[in-house]
Amino acid sequence: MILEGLPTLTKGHGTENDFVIVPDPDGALEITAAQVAKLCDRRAGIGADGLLRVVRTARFLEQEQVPGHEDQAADAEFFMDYRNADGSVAEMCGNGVRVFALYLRARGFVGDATRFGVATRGGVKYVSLTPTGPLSADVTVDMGVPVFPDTRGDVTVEVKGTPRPAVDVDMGNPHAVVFVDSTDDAGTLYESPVVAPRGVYPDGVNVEFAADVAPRHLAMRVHERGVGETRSCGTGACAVMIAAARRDGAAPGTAYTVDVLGGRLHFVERADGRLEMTGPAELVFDLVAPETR
Ligand SMILES: N[C@@H](CCC[C@H](N)C(=O)O)C(=O)O
Repeated sequence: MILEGLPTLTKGHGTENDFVIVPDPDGALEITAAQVAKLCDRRAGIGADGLLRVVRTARFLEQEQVPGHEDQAADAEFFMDYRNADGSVAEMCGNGVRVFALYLRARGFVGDATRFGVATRGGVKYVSLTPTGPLSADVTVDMGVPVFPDTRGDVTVEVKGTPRPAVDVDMGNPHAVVFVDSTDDAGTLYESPVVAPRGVYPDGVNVEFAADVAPRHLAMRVHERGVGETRSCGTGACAVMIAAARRDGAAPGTAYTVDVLGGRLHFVERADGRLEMTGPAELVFDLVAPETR
């Protein structure tokens, strides 16, 4: 049984990017990639785009190295151990951080704090929560400074069979953003989009198809590494926003809105180059293992 040996799990989502949340403050669980894939399976499991394990940062860092981010325990008591639905590990998850923060607050892990740090493989992310209900909140996250790596040369993504130039953005995890006339141009997204040159992202990439809706307002669809098409991707929406802001020559402080299939996210690039993302988070149900007797 997939829940055997696991604590009470919770299902949550942020703009319909959905997660299974596993509380493991003392780092006692070893959750394999196969278990993650089973839990996230929408027919044979609970169903989710990813899994968020809640573990004390100090404990996590005893168990796993996070190069470049070894000193997070002082700024964030809890670490978001994020896994994609196929069991693979990713550096960051923007929607996941909002849901994780809400979970910490709703389950008493951070007392009544509304501003705190969350440790991730992509560094500490600072969050600010505004409750909108007992199990929901709007959450603003300091997503850090987006990076345009400039090391991959000219990247293209195929749109309706034709390679189109893409913008390479690193939000802790990799993104290729391609501008299209309509998000319908992305097609069915049953398969991974064709990205070139072949092998340019040796660890895979998230691909965003972004279309203008109005000035400083875009819509996007995304094919996520390790998942497939999802209804939202927070880091992907950050990548779309910053690619559009650079294209538009927007001054810092300019607000952007990005519509995803599952809702709406809001962005501002601060004067220091850090990106703030605001969006909803909601916890929807708990799961306990059924009695076997
Ligand atoms: N949905 C997430 C991104 C999750 C990780 C991604 N699939 C990857 O492998 O990099 C988000 O909201 O940012």
